[in-house]
Amino acid sequence: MAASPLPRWAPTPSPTRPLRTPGTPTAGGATTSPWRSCVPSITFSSIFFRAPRGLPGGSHDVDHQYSHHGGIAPLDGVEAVQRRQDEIMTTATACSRGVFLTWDDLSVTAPAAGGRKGRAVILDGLSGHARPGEVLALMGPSGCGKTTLLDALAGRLSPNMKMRGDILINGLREKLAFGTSAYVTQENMLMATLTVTEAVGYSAQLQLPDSMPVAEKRARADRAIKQMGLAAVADVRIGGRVCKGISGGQRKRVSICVELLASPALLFLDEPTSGLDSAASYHVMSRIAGLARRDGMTVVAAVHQPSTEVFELFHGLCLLASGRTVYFGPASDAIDFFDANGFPCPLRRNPSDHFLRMINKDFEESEEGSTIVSPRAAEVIQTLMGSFISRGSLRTEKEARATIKKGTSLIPQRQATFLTKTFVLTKRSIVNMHRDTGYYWLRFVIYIAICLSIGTIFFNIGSNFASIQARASMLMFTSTLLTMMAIGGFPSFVEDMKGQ
Ligand SMILES: Nc1ncnc2c1ncn2[C@@H]1O[C@H](COP(=O)(O)OP(=O)(O)OP(=O)(O)O)[C@@H](O)[C@H]1O
Repeated sequence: MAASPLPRWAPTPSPTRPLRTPGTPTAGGATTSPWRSCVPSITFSSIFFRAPRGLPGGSHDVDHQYSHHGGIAPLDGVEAVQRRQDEIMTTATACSRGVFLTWDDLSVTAPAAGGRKGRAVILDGLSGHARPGEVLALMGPSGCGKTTLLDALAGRLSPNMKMRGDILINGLREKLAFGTSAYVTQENMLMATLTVTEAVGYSAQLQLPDSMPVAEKRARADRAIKQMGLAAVADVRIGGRVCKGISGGQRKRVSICVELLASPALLFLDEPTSGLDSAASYHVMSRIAGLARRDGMTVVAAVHQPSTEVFELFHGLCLLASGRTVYFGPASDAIDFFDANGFPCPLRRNPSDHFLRMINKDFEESEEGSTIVSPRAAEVIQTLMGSFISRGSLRTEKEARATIKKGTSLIPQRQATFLTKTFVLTKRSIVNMHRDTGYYWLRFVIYIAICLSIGTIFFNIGSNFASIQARASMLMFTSTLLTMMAIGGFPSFVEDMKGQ
C-alpha cells in the first residue's frame, strides 16, 4: 500500500501522533500492523526488547512496529526512549498474563418465534479470537446477534438457547473463574438509591479480597470513578424512573466502573457507549483501550455506530449480518476490504456508518422509491461473505490456531469471603430500604396496621387459662407474619450474593 494519502476517515494528524495507514512504511522501514498492536517491535524492540516466542510479537512478529492508536508516538531524546522502553515492557508483561479467547465454528439456536416448530439459527458458524491488550469490536445491524455472541463467549446464554462449537480460553476448554471476566450488560443493574461513590464502594468491598486494606479498596474505587469521568457526580444518587439522579450515560459509566474494579482479564461490554455523546464515548472507550493495553485486558465490545475517533480505537473488528461473519480482522483493514469488493466508503463518511448501511437489510423495502441507486444489502452481504471466506477467514483461522497454542490455565482471583459479602449486602440493603421512601414507608404503614389489628383482637384477653392459649396463638401469628414478610426480600438477596 502506498505511504500516502491518509485513509479518508483519518482525523487530522497531530504533531505528537502522526497517523499511519496499515502497511505504511515507518521511519524504521517496517510496516505497521494495528492487529498486532501487542507487539513491541522493530527499531526499538531490536534495541531493547525482543518479544518472546509464543507471545504475539514473538519470532516473526518482531517485524511489526507497535503503532496502533495511542501506541508509540515518535518522541525525541533519552526521556522519550526511556518512555518507549517502559511502554514496551508494560505491553509485553500485559500480553504474557492475558487471556486469549478463541471461538471456532460457533453456532447458537433458539426456539423459533411465533409458536412455530423447530429452532431459529441466531449465530451460524462463527470463528474468531480476541487477544490481550486489544479491543475487539462486534458490529452489525440491530438483531444480527452481537449480544448473543457476547453471551455465548461469556457463558451466559439463556437456558432456551443451544450452542455448538468451541470456545477456548488460552487454548483450553475451561470455565471463566471468578475475577477473570466481567460483563457490562445493556441493562442498568444499579441501585437507584445509592450515590455513585457508594455504588462503586460497595462493589469494591464485595469484589476485592478481604486481605486488601479498606483504604486501598476505597482508593481503587475513587480512582475508577475518576477514570470514568464521574468525579463531578460522585455524591449524586444513581436514580431511576421515580427519582431523577445521574444521566443514562453516566449510569452506563458507573456500570463499567463497577466491572473494572477487580481488574478482570477479560471484559465483555454490551453497548458501552449507548446514551453517551460522542466526546464521552471517545473518552470512555479510550480509557478502556488504555486499561486494556496497560493491564493486558482482553476486551470484546458490542458497539452501535461508533464515531470515527472511537472506531480508530478498535484493534479488531467482527462484523456480523444475520448471525454470520461478514468481516473479521484488523479494524483498520475493513475499509480496504469493502473497497476491494466494490463497496468503497464515500469521502468523509464515517466507516462504521458505511459498513452498517451497506449490510442492513431491515429497511430496504422502504427505500425502494428512493432515487439513490444502491446495491441490495442481501447481495452486498453475499459478496462480502464470499470474499471473506475465500480470503479473510483463512487468515482468521491461522491466527486463531496460533492463539490456541498458548495453553495457560487461568488462576481465579481471590474475592471477599462469604461472611464479608453477607455483611456488605445486608448493609447495602438496609441503606437501600431506608432511602427508598415508598418501600420503607409503605412497609411501615402495613406493620402499624397489623399491630393495631392484632392489638384490637387480643385486647384485654385476661389472665385465665384460656388466655395462655390466646397469647400462644398471637405469638405464633406474629412470628409467622414477620418471617413471611422477611422472606419476600430473600430472592433478591440470593441473586445479589450469586452476582458477586
Ligand atoms: N433467548 C432468546 N430466545 C429466542 N430468541 C432470541 C433470544 N435472545 C435473542 N434472540 C433473538 O436473536 C436475535 C439476535 O439477538 P441479539 O440480542 O443477539 O441481537 P443484537 O445484535 O445484540 O441486537 P441489538 O443491537 O439490537 O441489541 C434476535 O432476533 C432475537 O430476537
